Amino acid sequence: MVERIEGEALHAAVADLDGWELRGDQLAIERTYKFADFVEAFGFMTRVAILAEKADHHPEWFNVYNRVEITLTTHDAGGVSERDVAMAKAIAAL
Ligand SMILES: C[C@H](O)[C@H](O)[C@H]1CNC2=NC(N)=NC(=O)C2=N1
Repeated sequence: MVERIEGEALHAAVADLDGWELRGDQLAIERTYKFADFVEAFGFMTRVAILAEKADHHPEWFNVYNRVEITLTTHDAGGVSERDVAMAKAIAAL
C-alpha cells in the first residue's frame, strides 16, 4: 500500500519538481510538455510509456499535435504519492 502525501510535505515535494504543479484539488500533479511537432511529442510519449510499464505506474495524459499534458496520481492511494514524485523525476531525466 502506498501512502498519500498531503499538506506541507506535498507542497514541498511539488516545489522540488521543476515545472510540475499541484492540481486544484491537491490530488494530482500536472505538467504540460510542448514539442516541435507530433513526431517529437509521440516519441516522448513512447519513452514515458516504457518507464510507466517498468514502474507499473501509469500517467493520465492528453495529446494534441505537439502538446502533451500529463497528470500523475496514485489511484491506490487516492492522491499523490512518492510513486508520482518518482515518475515525475524519471520523466524529467529522459
Ligand atoms: C494492479 C496494478 O499494480 C495497479 O493497478 C497499478 C497500475 N498503475 C497505476 N498507475 C497509477 N497512476 N496509479 C496506480 O495506483 C496504479 N496502480
